[in-house]
Parts: sequence; structure tokens; C-alpha cells
Amino acid sequence: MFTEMLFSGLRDRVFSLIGGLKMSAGKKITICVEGNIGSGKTTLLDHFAQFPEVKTISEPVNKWRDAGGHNLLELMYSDPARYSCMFQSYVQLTMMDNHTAPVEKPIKMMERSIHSGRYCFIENLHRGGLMADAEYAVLDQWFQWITANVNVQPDLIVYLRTSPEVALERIRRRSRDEERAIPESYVRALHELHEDWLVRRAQFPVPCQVLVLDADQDLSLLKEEFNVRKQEILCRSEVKSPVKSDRPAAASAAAV
Ligand SMILES: Nc1ncnc2c1ncn2[C@@H]1O[C@H](COP(=O)(O)OP(=O)(O)OP(=O)(O)O)[C@@H](O)[C@H]1O
Repeated sequence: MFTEMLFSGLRDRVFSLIGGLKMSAGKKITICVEGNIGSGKTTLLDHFAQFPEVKTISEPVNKWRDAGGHNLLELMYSDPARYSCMFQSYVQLTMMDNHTAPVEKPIKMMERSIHSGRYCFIENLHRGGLMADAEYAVLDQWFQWITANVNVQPDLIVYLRTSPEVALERIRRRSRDEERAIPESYVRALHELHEDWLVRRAQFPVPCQVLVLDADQDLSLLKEEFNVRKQEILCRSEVKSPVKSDRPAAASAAAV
């Protein structure tokens, strides 16, 4: 028991040292926070914003609510069949912007990624009959081009895993104007797509290691877990029970 503790302590120190060396060699780390609507992504980012080595890029939804004076989120929910392709093309642009934004600090932590846009949201709209085949094909070709030519590769995904019931309850409680009409089926379908992608790995590639956190727990307890697992979340120690990447190291996208 004592030897085990000593060994795991030593191992964490080694990983932390490697993380430190990676950063001191100028390699910046990007962490993407994923999870269903209402899973607590902004809470996690707000929590980590206090650390001097972390630059957070949170609430991309604010950009979607004010794109050149247009609330694209509202348009999308008011008539998804008409506006979801336009909306998702803007999401891809804003996500690519966030992935490539230069930061001074060693760690960039961003809310969502271009990957969840494609594998969860675009997929959901197309499967649900709200996006035409041709629109889906064009968005997919943009996605394939971007992931092959631009560095949108995260080092770690932190997946805030909720049950659809908890996500729905949080969405109802915060009552964001545009989200009032979200059907329960939409949140359930998004849950299944996050699970397919990040846990079951049923259909789409996972671009990096995944750390899964139980985000059904009360947000104050979740914040305690953020503290306890800070080293793992910041890529400084080995991720316990990770979901591993599908992407061979050599296949990662070229840097821009
Ligand atoms: N590709 C997309 N990526 C993210 N959100 C999208 C996308 N397409 C549509 N949306 C909508 O944007 C809104 C924001 O959802 P998102 O989960 O990104 O943030 P959030 O709910 O504020 O996060 P949290 O509550 O976990 O902090 C939701 O209404 C969601 O349905």
C-alpha cells in the first residue's frame, strides 16, 4: 500500500515535470471543455481563470448572439431548418478563431471545440432532418479541410458528463431567452452524441485523451473536484482512467 502510494506520487511528479518541461520548451497546451448544454462548462472555465498560467476562452455563445448585430442563436432556434446551416458555419468560424488565437500564457482552456460542433451539433441537426444533405456535405468538407490544414488539435478534452435530466433541469433553471423552446428530445440526442463520440467512441475519431468528470453532482461539489484533480485537468499529471485518442501522434494537423 505504502509502496503503491509512493509510486503513484512519484509518477505524478514525473508527469508534472514532463508537463513543465513541455511548457518551458515553449509548447503551449490547449484544453477543450466539452459537455451537453448546461453541463457546467462555463463554471469550470471561470474556476480555472484564477490561475496565472491559464488563459480561458469562454462562452462562445456570446459571439453567436451578436454576429454583426444579428442574434444567430435566436434565428437558429426560431427556424432550425432554415438557419441551422448558416449558424453552424459561423460556429465553425468562431471555433477555428478560438483554436488558433495566440495566447501568452502556457495553457489555453477553451469552451467547446470545432470537433463537438461537427460530431455532436451538425450531426444532430442532420440526423434530425433539420439540415439538408447538401448543407451537411458542405459543412463536413469545410471541417475536413480545416482539421487537415489548420492546427485545431487539443491536448486534452475535459468531458463534463451529465445525465440529460440534469442538463434539462439546469437549462430550465437558467431560462436563457433563446433556449426556452428547446425540446427534451434535442438535449437527449445531444447527450447520446457526446457519449458516442467521447465514451463509446462509436463513430467519430477522438482527437486527444479525454478526462471524464461526473458533472451531475452539485456545481459546488464539482468545483471541489476541479481542485482535487487540478493537475490532471491542466495536463500536468497522468489522466486517471482516460479515454484515449484515436489519432496517431504523427497524424495531427500541421501548425499554421
Ligand atoms: N455547434 C454548436 N456548439 C455549441 N453550441 C451550439 C452549437 N450549435 C448550437 N448550439 C447551441 O448554443 C447554445 C450554447 O450551448 P453550450 O453548451 O455551448 O453552452 P452552455 O449551455 O452555456 O454551457 P454550460 O451551461 O455548460 O456552461 C445552446 O443553446 C446550444 O444548443
